[in-house]
Amino acid sequence: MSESVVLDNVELGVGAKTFRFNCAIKPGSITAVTGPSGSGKSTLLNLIAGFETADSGRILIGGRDATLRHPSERPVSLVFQDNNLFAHLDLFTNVGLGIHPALKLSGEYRQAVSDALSWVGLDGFEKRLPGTLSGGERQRVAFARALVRRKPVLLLDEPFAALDPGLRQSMAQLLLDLHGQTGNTVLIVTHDPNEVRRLADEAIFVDRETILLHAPVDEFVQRDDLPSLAQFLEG
Ligand SMILES: Nc1ncnc2c1ncn2[C@@H]1O[C@H](COP(=O)(O)OP(=O)(O)OP(=O)(O)O)[C@@H](O)[C@H]1O
Repeated sequence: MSESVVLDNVELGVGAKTFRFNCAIKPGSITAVTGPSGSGKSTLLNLIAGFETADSGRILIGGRDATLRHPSERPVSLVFQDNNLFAHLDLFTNVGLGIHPALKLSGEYRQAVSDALSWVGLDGFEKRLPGTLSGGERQRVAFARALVRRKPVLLLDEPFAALDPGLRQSMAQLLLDLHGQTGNTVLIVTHDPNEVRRLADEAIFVDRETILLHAPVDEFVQRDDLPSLAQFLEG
């Protein structure tokens, strides 16, 4: 279940800024998206997910033109920085919404929801409300909701930023295990050079509204000709 993602001369103007993106993400790869704050990393993911619409250029997912498709029609799941759970709904329902917005959940889907909660270490949390969880636990629920969707492309926008280092590592391992099973195409925004090294096959460096470098991780971490990248790699 993996698909390529291609941004072909994509341009998007917001306020005084114009984002320009060209890239081809390999099907089944994990690509880290890094770069300074405000450079355009979330915007890149939002364009792929369809929460921003390009002014020009094309977005191809699995070879099909998705440029004008509604987010719900794209084979993509996005986990945001702030996890966007519905405060008045219990965790079972929050995760189930990833599968079926109308909540007509079959036995098989119910099992999938419980399995996803268990995957992220929240067994038996089905009836809890988001307000009763820690920030890190809420982020794990958001991750579970993305898992049950089983979409070929998984977009993660700093999914582990709020977690302590130990939990961060175990969630990163969880992502690798999941990827080993599904082989889906993953883009993950991270500010952590170690996470890039540990998780990714390839890495993208976004700087000032465009992609400055897209390279295999081995090459990426050795480049010393781009001052803003060198600064990032030094941590
Ligand atoms: N809809 C919008 N209207 C106005 N400005 C926007 C909009 N979307 C993004 N921007 C601006 O574009 C820039 C890039 O935003 P983006 O969220 O993509 O950055 P980022 O690289 O993800 O940053 P961070 O690491 O801080 O999350 C920021 O300066 C942001 O304020």
